[in-house]
Amino acid sequence: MKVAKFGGSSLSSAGQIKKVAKIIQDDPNIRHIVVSAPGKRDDADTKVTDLLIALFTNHRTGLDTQPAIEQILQRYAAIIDELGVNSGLLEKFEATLKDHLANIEDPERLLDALKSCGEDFNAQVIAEYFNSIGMKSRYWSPREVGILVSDEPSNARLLPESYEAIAKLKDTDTVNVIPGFFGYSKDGDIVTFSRGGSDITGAIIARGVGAELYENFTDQNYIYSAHPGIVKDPHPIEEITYREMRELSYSGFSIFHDEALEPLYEVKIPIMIKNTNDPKAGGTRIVSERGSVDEYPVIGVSGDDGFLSITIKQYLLNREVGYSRRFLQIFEDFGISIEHMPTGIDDISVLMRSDQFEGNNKFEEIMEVLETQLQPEWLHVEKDLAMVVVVGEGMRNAIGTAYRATKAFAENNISLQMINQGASEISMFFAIQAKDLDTAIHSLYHTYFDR
Ligand SMILES: Nc1ncnc2c1ncn2[C@@H]1O[C@H](COP(=O)(O)OP(=O)(O)O)[C@@H](O)[C@H]1O
Ligand SMILES: N[C@@H](CC(=O)OP(=O)(O)O)C(=O)O
Repeated sequence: MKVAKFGGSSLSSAGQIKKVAKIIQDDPNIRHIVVSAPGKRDDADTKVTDLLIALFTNHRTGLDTQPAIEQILQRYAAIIDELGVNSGLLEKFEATLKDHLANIEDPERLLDALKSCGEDFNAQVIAEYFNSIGMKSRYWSPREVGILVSDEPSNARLLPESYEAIAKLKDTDTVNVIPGFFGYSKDGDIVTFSRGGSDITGAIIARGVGAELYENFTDQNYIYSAHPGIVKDPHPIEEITYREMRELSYSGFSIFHDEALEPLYEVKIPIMIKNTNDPKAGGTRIVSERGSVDEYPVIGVSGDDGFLSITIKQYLLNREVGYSRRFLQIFEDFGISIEHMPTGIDDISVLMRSDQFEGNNKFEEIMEVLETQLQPEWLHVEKDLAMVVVVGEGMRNAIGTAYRATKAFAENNISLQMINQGASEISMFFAIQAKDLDTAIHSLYHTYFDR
């Protein structure tokens, strides 16, 4: 038995939903499907999740919310109309949006409740359509399924007791349609995962029902060794390990959410990435061990911008017991999470995502506390950084991987701010200036994949 997740690109219109129905009709092993909100129909289009966020913003800033509500309802009206399903759903959807706007006062809770509507409405439409074409189907709200999550708005984590509740889906004879992206807190509030989080719901359902395979349908035939929007015709990956995928999806391979690996790697449920528009083509399998390590010691190169680094220098820092701990404690106190921490004998740098400082004064406050509490000899900030990562299980045994990367950077005049190799030796990170990101990915890709 399989669980399949269909992303926003697979469900952006009635035509796409018909393709999804065909995939399920052709494969009776798919018993449970997790769906996203309608995504972009073309490059100029807007995802329904973004329309819902715009509705929230209009509401918060006191603007008229009616145009945004209508825009959202029109997306569903077009789908409902073409699929020929019960148009009474639209009135229900309008009432739900208005009810949230009128009754939820806490802004973070309101934002999550509105965002959840994108997948929740789509799941209801899809289940109704499946029934209308004779495919016995049922919509399940995450509340009925028992998806309990931590109370962290826009960043929920699953509470493990949910798995026991989810197992009840196994006893059904319907194709179960479950909206992705959100669950309920113990207090009964809607809480969403981070963006792209329907992949996480799919993984949770796959584990809860003990699926033999989690199929993740998107708009690409494969996961490629570099982002296809940056490198032309990149190498298609047939097999990649959970660990490799986690490193790459965390650092720019947005095709699969990095947190969606966690529910599956422990129980070794494999993941298959497939294309809704060409379901018989290719596919990338995410597994615990891969066979192609000798042929491809490096499996992918990726990168992401939006980082900054803070470095302190203190002569004889290595002799000052507790200095590093006090340095890190300051970031913890401000709720800032740190991604990398390269150290020298007399200096420590920390790299973090800059978006954590948006809309607050934390950066200035941290700098002040660092100066007053630690009194370093030197305190230095680098902004507009990007992190590039080279990933592969075979790097552990391959000689010269770092040399090849630094040579590629030197040949392309890219200045390196930092190098960090994790203890697992399956990834190597490089901090560079954000303006050099695409050139860096190109040059690394060609270094490792041109044959
Ligand atoms: N290494 C990669 N291989 C394939 N696609 C990638 C990769 N990195 C990023 N992507 C992007 O991920 C997109 C699919 O993810 P997403 O838009 O979230 O799909 P969905 O709507 O199915 O959830 C692709 O269209 C592609 O632009
Ligand atoms: N709709 C949500 C969740 C999601 O997973 O969407 P998609 O499958 O289109 O990446 C978002 O846009 O973040």
